[in-house]
Amino acid sequence: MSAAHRPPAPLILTCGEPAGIGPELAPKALAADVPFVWMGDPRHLPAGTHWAEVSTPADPAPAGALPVLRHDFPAPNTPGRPDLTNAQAVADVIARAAAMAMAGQAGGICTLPISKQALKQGAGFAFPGHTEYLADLAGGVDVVMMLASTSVTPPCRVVPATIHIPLEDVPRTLTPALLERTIRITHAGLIRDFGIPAPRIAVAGLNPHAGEGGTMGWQETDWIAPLCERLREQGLAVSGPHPADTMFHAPARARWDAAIACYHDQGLIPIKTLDFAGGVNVTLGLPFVRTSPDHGTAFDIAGSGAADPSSTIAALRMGWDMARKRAAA
Ligand SMILES: NC(=O)c1ccc[n+]([C@@H]2O[C@H](COP(=O)([O-])OP(=O)(O)OC[C@H]3O[C@@H](n4cnc5c(N)ncnc54)[C@H](O)[C@@H]3O)[C@@H](O)[C@H]2O)c1
Ligand SMILES: N[C@H](C(=O)O)[C@H](O)COP(=O)(O)O
Repeated sequence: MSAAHRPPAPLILTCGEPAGIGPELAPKALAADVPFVWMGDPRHLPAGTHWAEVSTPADPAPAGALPVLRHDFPAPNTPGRPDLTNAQAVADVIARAAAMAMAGQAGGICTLPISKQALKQGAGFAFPGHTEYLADLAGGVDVVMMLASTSVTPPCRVVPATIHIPLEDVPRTLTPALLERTIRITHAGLIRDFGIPAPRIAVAGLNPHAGEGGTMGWQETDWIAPLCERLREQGLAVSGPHPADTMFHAPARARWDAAIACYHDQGLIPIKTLDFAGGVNVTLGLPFVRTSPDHGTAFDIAGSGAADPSSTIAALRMGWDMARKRAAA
């Protein structure tokens, strides 16, 4: 079988914060019915979990068992109460999985939620989250964070140009270079990983009513609209800047394949409102596939068994689909 048609190696599902809902999502994720192994400390799995240790993602595991790539942690987990002595191991699991994906030992990674606060306090984690950490692990590549729906029509795929920064920093961080880079990485990702040959990209204005012709903010008239026009002249199907509050209802969504938001909540509120259970976080621009559920550690319900696995299942299925596309390319 030629390399072009060899299926990718299974995905690695990283354990995330052991005190969050990750450990109870891991066995539930088997319902995704795609090849993956869970990387973490089996002591953190719910009692009664049917698991089997494997040495590599490609190793077979007994039917119905959660394949475990073991990674020992210093401390057991108490649902809802992160133990900061485990923080470094949380980060190490992500790095180990990324290295295996870059080496071709895994078809990609799907990351269960981390607590950014616990990582920062417990391990001096220097990154806002997985997105920036994985970009650094991949050699400092430019990436974007996309939240993509899987169960609404028309789909909702949103990429915020600025991510985990205080709102007051958004206007000075949102530069023409950053917005153009975000648009181009998104455009390439829609082609490569979503199989959309001619992506349509809608850009949200920063200000209410997209600046109302310059009477409610200057960025749109000063540089966002000229940037969109220049990219259109270069052949990219880029529209906007649009008033953000009328971009996300169904008829509006039908006019684009991805929406570029100016800041985190401008984009994540609509997608998580429309499809919280089916939303998937995708990092575009990495040399390997990375998806993640669209939620966090849910400390308020951790350990209760109430965690909905739908987003993790959607993330694993999307990651596997992307891995197969890349293997066949
Ligand atoms: N990709 C990630 O690793 C990621 C994503 C978002 C937030 N976080 C982190 O998670 C922590 C908590 O963040 P938050 O409270 O803002 O968001 P959250 O998503 O953890 O929780 C928000 C609300 O949604 C509920 N919820 C979340 N996932 C659920 C699920 N699968 N099933 C049922 N209910 C669910 C929670 O119970 C809570 O009421 C923070 O440290 C944050 O940084 C991590
Ligand atoms: N901003 C995302 C969300 O709210 O779902 C999430 O925090 C992304 O974090 P990572 O970079 O750790 O995937």
